[in-house]
Amino acid sequence: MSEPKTLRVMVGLCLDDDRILITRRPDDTHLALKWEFPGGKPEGDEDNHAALQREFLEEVGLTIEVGRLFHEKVFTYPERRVHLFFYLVRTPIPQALSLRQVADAKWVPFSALVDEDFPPANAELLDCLRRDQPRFSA
Ligand SMILES: Nc1nc2c([nH]c(=O)n2[C@@H]2O[C@H](COP(=O)(O)OP(=O)(O)OP(=O)(O)O)[C@@H](O)[C@H]2O)c(=O)[nH]1
Repeated sequence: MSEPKTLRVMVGLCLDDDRILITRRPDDTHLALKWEFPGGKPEGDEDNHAALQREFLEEVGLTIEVGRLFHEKVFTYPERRVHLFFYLVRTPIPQALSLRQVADAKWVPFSALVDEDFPPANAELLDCLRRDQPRFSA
């Protein structure tokens, strides 16, 4: 059997002091209703940063600044394989959330991330976030 194609997915860890933004997947998709971090696949010839900036605008209505790559993970689900690129991001000025394409969104303290139901591909990242609460840096 041929190997599944690997989807490149840009994910933003949007930091606000000791809080981080999480979104909930719609109920009609892969991994329905799991909590995750905003992001998605690049379109056309978009680079990683442009894809992340577009996804944040589309999903939560935020204009973001993209910082350093914090973590990478390749993970194989039964139906697809993903290469996740987790970037640190922040909003340069305070902005209200405006939700589209997501079931819900909320800012949670780092200490409360353990209470949420994330996809299995995020487990290693969550360990890293617990060990080393990052601060935004470009
Ligand atoms: N944005 C985001 N995606 C994640 C995370 N963790 C994780 O496994 N993923 C996976 O990465 C993929 C992101 O794809 P996507 O959001 O662009 O696409 P989708 O599944 O909603 O729709 P699609 O059917 O068009 O692929 C999904 O398979 C999603 O489950 C995460 O923290 N954030």
